[in-house]
Amino acid sequence: MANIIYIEYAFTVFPVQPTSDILIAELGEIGFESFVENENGVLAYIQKTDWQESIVDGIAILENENFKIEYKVKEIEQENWNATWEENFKPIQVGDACVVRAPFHDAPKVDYDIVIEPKMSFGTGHHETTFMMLKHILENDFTGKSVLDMGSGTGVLAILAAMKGAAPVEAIDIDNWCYLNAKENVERNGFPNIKVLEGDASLLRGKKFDVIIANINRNILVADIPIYAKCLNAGASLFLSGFYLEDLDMITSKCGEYSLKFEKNLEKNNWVAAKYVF
Ligand SMILES: C[S@@+](CC[C@H](N)C(=O)[O-])C[C@H]1O[C@@H](n2cnc3c(N)ncnc32)[C@H](O)[C@@H]1O
Repeated sequence: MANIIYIEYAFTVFPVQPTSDILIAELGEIGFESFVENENGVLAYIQKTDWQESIVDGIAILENENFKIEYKVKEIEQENWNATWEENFKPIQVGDACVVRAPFHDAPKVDYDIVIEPKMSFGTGHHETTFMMLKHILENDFTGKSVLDMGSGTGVLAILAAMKGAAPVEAIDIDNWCYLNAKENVERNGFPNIKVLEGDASLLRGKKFDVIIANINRNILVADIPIYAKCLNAGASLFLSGFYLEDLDMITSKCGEYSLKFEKNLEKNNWVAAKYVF
């Protein structure tokens, strides 16, 4: 098989956050397929066949004077790209009980050892919101509960829920690449029964769950909270993340309109993961 050629953009950004997150979101929209965050900013990768020299022209954040961004571009072969991943993708420890790691890391002695193929943009536990959602799942009882992971990315949250005894578990993502990646990851972690679907909240009609987990973003959550509420059994929990602390009151009030009561929230670097009960 011919080696795939990638183009690497090494972005140095200031301030590192939220610049890196915004940049990753914008690059993801124009075809960049993987990202490595470091202390200077972001390494972003796109296949050469999907690339053209002007590809980042017109990206909004590059034109915004509030953010300082510089970058260097170089071409690399897939073999080196994998090496870059191995160097940069460190296992993530969540509390004492859970590690999210790549297949090339040694297996740790923990109750919940989650293996994710490190070629994705979101859902390795490195991002604050994933980390906090994993923490919520660790802190709550999932035994025998039916669970929906909405905006599942790599499927990492659905996998931890299943490891904690949840069943049946469903994972939905709107993005084809995430759908395929989550399907691989649920198999890899020994949970082929997790049902992975490609789509959005329109797939939820008539379904009921004991727990819904949704780490997406403020606007999609606000639009979809009414649909999630229709899908919750009495006494169910809803975990929401993907928004900043300043949006918590607005999200809580939207949930309140649908009889969802705020129970607690976790916070990290201004990101929030909140729990509501029905
Ligand atoms: C912030 S990532 C979270 C991934 C993973 N659940 C985690 O916690 O790391 C959000 C995911 O939601 C997906 N997404 C965006 N809009 C969506 C929608 N309307 N319905 C379902 N998934 C959506 C994106 O493709 C992305 O994979």
